Amino acid sequence: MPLDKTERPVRRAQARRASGAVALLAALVLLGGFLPLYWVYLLATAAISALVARSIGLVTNRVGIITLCQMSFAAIGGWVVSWLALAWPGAHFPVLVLLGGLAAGPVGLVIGAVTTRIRGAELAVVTLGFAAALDLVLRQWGFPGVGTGTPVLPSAPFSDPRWFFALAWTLLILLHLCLTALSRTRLGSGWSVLRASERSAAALGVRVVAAKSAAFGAGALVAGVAGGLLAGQYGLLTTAVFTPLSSMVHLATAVLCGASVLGGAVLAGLFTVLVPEALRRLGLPLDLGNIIFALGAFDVLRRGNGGIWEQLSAGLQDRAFRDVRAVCQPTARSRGVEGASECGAVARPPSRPPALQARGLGVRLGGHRVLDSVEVVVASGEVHALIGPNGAGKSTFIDAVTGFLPAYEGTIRVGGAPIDPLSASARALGGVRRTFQQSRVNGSSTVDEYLRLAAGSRSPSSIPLVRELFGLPEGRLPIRLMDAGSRRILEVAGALAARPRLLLLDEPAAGLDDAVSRELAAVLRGIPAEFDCAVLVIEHDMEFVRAAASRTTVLDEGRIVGSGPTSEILRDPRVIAAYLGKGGGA
Ligand SMILES: Nc1ncnc2c1ncn2[C@@H]1O[C@H](COP(=O)(O)OP(=O)(O)OP(=O)(O)O)[C@@H](O)[C@H]1O
Repeated sequence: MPLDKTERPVRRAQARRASGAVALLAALVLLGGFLPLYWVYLLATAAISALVARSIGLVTNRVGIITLCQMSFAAIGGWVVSWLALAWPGAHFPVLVLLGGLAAGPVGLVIGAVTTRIRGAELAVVTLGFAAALDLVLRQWGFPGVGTGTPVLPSAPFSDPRWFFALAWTLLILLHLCLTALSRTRLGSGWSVLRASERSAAALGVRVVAAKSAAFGAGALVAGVAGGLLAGQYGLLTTAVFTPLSSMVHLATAVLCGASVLGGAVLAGLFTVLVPEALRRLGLPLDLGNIIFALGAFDVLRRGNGGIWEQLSAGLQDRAFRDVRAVCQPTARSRGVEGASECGAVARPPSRPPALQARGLGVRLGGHRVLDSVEVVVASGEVHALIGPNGAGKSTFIDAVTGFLPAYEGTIRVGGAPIDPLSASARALGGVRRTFQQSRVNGSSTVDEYLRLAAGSRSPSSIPLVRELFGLPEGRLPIRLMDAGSRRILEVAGALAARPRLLLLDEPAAGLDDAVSRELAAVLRGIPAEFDCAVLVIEHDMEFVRAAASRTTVLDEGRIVGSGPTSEILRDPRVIAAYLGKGGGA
């Protein structure tokens, strides 16, 4: 199948990265052939620690979940390899190690699935609880072979330390490539958005439970492989290697080094091994290393801009884009959409059901009635504005329609079909897309990565269309280099790239200068004709509303006070009293 223009540079970058990883591996294997055996042993341990760091880099650095049980997954891998080595003498060691990883993966999946409603510090405590419980169980059971003094003996040639070294680094690089490939799938590309905001992820159609569970599962598999390698390296395992405390030390090192990327994971592996080695040679207490890692990780978390390697690559990226345009310049003329219709309505067959129909919508939040028997109808092919003073309930209305409220009264139909039982991500996948008042796009993604995730696999062809319409900057630009207004426009472009049936925009023009705001209004007015999609837009700027919307509904204190053609509504004395009279920003 021919690749579209946005895919080609991505494939080229992937190929470059994969060949870089293979070249690194070849260099390491050569190095292992020449180094003294003591250093070969240390560097094999560094590769195993790098695997643990990479697994934490996925769950914590990438998805934003603090995990304190990664060494417990390693313990599961180590236990399974020790048991299999006894039960299946002569089995190929790499096969045993992979089986150790495959045993740990499902445990991670289950932990991810049962903890999806728990967040932040509470989730970290749950993972610590799991680590403590497994530690107790392992102390009781012990590792297979320890009782009888039968060590795990890796099969030839991996019984040779140099071959073992090569195996450890090969597995690190192969698993890194697998994680990179996984992060490009629909499931994995949601990981970085989850870190920025679960609400944004759900609004893009990311299935939050599945994405979080998959991250835990993949991380556990990688840590399980590390545990299996430790079984081969030590021969007999003890619980002291896998304590909750050692999970915390690995977490600190992974966060400090920026282990969401291979370079950061390798750095973390090297730190874990070389810092204690240096302290030992200097005659200093080994615990000093852990204190340094913990303080460094604390500083990284406090500043929130990534670990050492992540900052390094972000700095290089920012320098490369120093002179590149980083703002969005929507222009309706680019596709002639400004002439779609003076009033924004597109002629439709009369039989077509409304794009949105909210009947008797009531919402109570914190004991306060925020929406009361609200009725809103948005015809198909229409741009409809929802206006009202601050606190009128406009954003709450969008939250209800897009499935972001735990409960509401009344019914909501989209294209004539009720959507009330559907979750936020199911509504997004069904064609109901939204943007937020405060943009929560992940700044480390590039413009193209965000558009591909937002568009989904069903409509990648719409990406060039929205790119042109909204005047988006160069696709490889990291989003953190864009200002708040441009990020909001990018969110609108992403939502539209999914070719929704209904698009709900929460103050898309906030903070834009007048000229950009006017162009954006003209672009919105043309969306129904261009994309066969109805739009509901919240806005406080009445010039924008006049230019973009054919019909307008006014909310005040959770009740509808008027609805009709925009020009009439903005002249209605009741509306002027309820909204414009209160200094609503006309
Ligand atoms: N989680 C919540 N708990 C309690 N009250 C809430 C909650 N969320 C919103 N509210 C209240 O609901 C009311 C409506 O809020 P909403 O954000 O929908 O208004 P809005 O019309 O969008 O305002 P603005 O134009 O300022 O964005 C406000 O009084 C707000 O304080």
